[in-house]
Amino acid sequence: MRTYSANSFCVSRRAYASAYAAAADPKGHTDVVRTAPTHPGPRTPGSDRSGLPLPPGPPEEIDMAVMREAPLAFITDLARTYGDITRHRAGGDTVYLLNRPEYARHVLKDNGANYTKQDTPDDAMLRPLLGNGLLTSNGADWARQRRLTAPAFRPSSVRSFDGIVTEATTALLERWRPSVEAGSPIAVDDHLTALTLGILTHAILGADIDGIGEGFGRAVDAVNRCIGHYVPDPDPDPADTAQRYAAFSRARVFLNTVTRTLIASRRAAGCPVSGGDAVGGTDGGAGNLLDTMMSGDHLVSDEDLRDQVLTIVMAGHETTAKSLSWTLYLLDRHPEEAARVREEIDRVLGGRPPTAADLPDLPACRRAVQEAMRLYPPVWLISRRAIGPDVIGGYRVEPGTLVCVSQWVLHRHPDHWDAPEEFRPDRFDGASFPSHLYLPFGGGDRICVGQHFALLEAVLVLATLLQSVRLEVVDGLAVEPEALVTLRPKNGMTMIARPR
Ligand code: HEM
Repeated sequence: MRTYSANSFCVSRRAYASAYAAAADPKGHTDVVRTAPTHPGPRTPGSDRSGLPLPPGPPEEIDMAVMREAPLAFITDLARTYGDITRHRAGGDTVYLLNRPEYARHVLKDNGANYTKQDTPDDAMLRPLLGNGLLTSNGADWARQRRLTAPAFRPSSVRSFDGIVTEATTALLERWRPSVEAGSPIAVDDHLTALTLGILTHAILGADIDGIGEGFGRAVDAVNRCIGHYVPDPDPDPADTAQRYAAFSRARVFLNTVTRTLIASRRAAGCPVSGGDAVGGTDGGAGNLLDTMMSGDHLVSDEDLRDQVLTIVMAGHETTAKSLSWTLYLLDRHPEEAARVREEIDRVLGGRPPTAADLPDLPACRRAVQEAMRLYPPVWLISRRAIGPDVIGGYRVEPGTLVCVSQWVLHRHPDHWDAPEEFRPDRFDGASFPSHLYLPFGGGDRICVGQHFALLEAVLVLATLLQSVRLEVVDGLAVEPEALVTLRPKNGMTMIARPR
């Protein structure tokens, strides 16, 4: 099996043009952003009859293997060299990278109808595992699923998760106790991934998966190791590829089984199976999400439910765990910010567990998480395919073009941020940013449905942990980001937890 890069940037394997030709605007055009090119560069050969140029970019086909070695450096260099809209060829695809907030907004929001997730590399990567859930579906199918799920993720709904979050974090601290006493290292990144997985499944499904949480975490890891690994052609190490794929296949079976079991247990617990009032008939509480989906008229098959549940679980736990790992890392590297966070936690909570009601009083915690997601966005790249022709920044976009927006690039763009490489949580102190500049949760209609859940969870976990321990990165650990499905610490995040 050929595996693909875990992001939308690098590859495509489908012939898309004919598939989209039918969907293109019959008038042959769509809404456009009619602005002058900001970085026109030399006119690219290939300007068409309309006279509009193609964006600048490297003329040669990009070697996928080389790009995969350092994707973050590659996209950063592209932006630096060619400007705010760039074009290159890779893996048989034409790829645009948009590095201005207005362009991101155009594709994700204003002209979002002209851009689809279908046939993006993310689609090819995620669909075999997640089927046709909220993350992977498109058009009317997506809109129906979004209507169904959104109420359970409103800010007012997710507040009820607070007890689950703090109890699970307190239990984790308890498990850490021997390591804390011995001063021995803890694989914090792995533990946080298991923690957020347990919290999410418990909150969404009302199921306690403590017994299988570890296996679930390992399965997710196996999935990431396979789909996050680019295999050049010819494959230099077929045995390694075969092993990754076998692990992926086993993981997929495991994840499917667990998800089906959880659904079956909800059915057995008396959840209605059809005919209910899908959304309005519940109190909108997030704990009722699976019940809500199971009681709808339109999403009753086990396959549909499996897709949705697995989508939410997969989309929601690793991302949140990475945001926490990076926050803890940055706080360790910035003792003065860590001291502010600790002072706030002690003052506001006085030793008791935090609740959702405390969140407005924990701004330093929240800003630390927000700034960590700026510097290390767990989702570092978003991609779409152009359905019909378009114009962005004065440049022509042809149907089928793979259009990418990278949070990594936008969040560190020197034109838009003071000292972009520095950790300064105070940036989020009441400041407002240009629309679609700060995109940890994406933008437009397809903005992360779980964003309120994620922020609530991240702040409550952070406050609960730092109330009890100080976390220090072990000496000598090379901390560097690795851009796979999520932006993860390449060598893990091994830390020593010191008692406070
Ligand atoms: C820090 C944590 C999180 C980050 C950084 C994050 C980031 C994102 C981003 C960038 C997107 C948009 C992708 C695109 O436009 O292609 C997205 C979509 C999504 N996220 Fe999250 N997410 C997080 C947590 C969660 C949680 C906790 C859940 C569920 C409980 C969740 C569920 C989803 C789903 C279902 C979608 C697809 C939404 C749609 O297409 O309508 N995410 N997320």
